[in-house]
Amino acid sequence: MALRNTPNKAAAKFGELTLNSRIVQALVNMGFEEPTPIQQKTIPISLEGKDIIGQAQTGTGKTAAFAIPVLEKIDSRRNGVQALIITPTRELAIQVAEEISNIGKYCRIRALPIYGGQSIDRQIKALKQQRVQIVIGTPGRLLDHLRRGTLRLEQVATVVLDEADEMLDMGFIEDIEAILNQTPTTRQTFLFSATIPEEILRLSRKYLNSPEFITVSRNNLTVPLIEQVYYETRESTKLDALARLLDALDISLAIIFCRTKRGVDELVASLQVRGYQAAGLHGDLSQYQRNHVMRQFKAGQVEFLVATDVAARGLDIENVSHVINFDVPQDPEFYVHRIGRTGRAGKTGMAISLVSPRDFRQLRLIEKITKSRVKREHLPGLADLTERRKEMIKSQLIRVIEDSNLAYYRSVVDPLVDEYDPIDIAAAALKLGYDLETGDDIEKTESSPAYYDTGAGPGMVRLFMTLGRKDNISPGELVRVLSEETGIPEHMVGDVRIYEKFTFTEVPEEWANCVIGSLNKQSIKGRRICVEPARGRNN
Ligand SMILES: Nc1ncnc2c1ncn2[C@@H]1O[C@H](COP(=O)(O)OP(=O)(O)OP(=O)(O)O)[C@@H](O)[C@H]1O
Ligand SMILES: [Mg+2]
Repeated sequence: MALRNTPNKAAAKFGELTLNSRIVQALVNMGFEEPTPIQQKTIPISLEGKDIIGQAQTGTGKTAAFAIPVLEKIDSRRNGVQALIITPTRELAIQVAEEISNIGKYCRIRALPIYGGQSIDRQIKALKQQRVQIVIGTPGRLLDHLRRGTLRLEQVATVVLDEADEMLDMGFIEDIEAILNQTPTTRQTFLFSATIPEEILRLSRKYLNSPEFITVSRNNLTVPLIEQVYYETRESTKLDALARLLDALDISLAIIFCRTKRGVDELVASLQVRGYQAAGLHGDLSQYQRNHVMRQFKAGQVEFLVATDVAARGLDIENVSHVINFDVPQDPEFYVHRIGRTGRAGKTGMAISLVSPRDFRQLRLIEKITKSRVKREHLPGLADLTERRKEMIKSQLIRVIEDSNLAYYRSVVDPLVDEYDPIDIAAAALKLGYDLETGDDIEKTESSPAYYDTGAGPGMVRLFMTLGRKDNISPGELVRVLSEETGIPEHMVGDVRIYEKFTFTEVPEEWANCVIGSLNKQSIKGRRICVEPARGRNN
């Protein structure tokens, strides 16, 4: 790779690092104006050919810090795998491969992610046919290819362990050693992570050749842009506490972490029943489901990603405004990585932990290790939720006043002004609008669906259905869809009330039995139906 110049002023700082102009151009396209501190510190040293252990806070650009030197070293005219990047999870392998491809857009290189769960035959074909120069993979699948002889590493000049501490932790270390043993000893090796505890640091030196340890944030493991708070709850009321927070906070996208896969499944079901757009991510799902969920979450079609620690490391998803620890993590390092899914690349974010009495010791340990303070907050009460609802209506109103052509509606209210107070007129219009939308009187409606008055009589079972934000299905149509899909006669389906994000109706128990279970897992015309025995105020 030749051509070292700086195409324009914005790129000057990356240009000062004497990079290939094709790489600089790609960085400019990506909106990277100047290197972040970890990039600034590590890139020049890595270009000298040195091994590096790099530690910097979450969301501060470690990927590009290794991707740029990796790309600099690739000879695009030569076939064969020249660089190997190992990541702990499949989602991260895909993401790193994307970032490499973006930065290497003009370099005529081929990067391929290979990970478990995807057809191995397809990967074998791709490795054979596509003269792949950079492989990004998870340990298990990499080993699989090595054993089959479908991946050869003798030409590898650079190896990266992203999330180095995780990769060198007990679960992965044997696999990593087996993979490294098949690479030339002359290789250049990079280890990156936001957390590199002492013992991992000592251990890691075994795999590197006189490495430079470069650290940007040893003392403060968490990013100051992330506000860290906790709420006290009991195990038994955690779910209601969470629902209350989801209603009260201004969330764009949130990742909610649970300790176990089962916990994830249960929480997803409970949230969906309450009308939230939630989906789960954990290791027992098929790769197709995992990819599908990630796509939906990134596109904002799912607001809440409920996940195990499989989503804790490295994932970079725009607009994640909140990270919520539904279960406090066992390990302080995992806390750091989990909350680091928000507050990335200079944006602010909020990290929330739901803490039950038995979690307090763990919380204190987290504060000690991360050297940060997690502030106690009180759960919002009904008054707070009502207040928030008012704020939302106000901002919607302001938008309409500023953006819309109101001539027609003005002509409706104009004649009323002589006789009625304009504030009363406006309030009546609001009441009319909101009652139509929610099918209820807003003043009587509590914000958490968990407390809705179900009205379900004895022997009846409620049926919940979550709705997309812009789903304008009418009650009549909903009954028709339900009846068509489930075989329950239309006249057996009770009244339908449509709320902001969800709707419910009720059906006689004997009919519900034919849908319980099947519908929980199935979507009806793109909508998800959940069935739950009535449990509202009347029961
Ligand atoms: N120089 C830069 N200028 C602007 N944005 C950048 C720059 N470098 C990286 N970014 C962006 O910052 C975000 C975070 O980067 P990245 O995922 O590499 O963080 P990380 O340090 O690896 O975090 P983690 O520890 O969570 O893995 C990404 O969206 C990336 O595109
Ligand atoms: Mg990373």
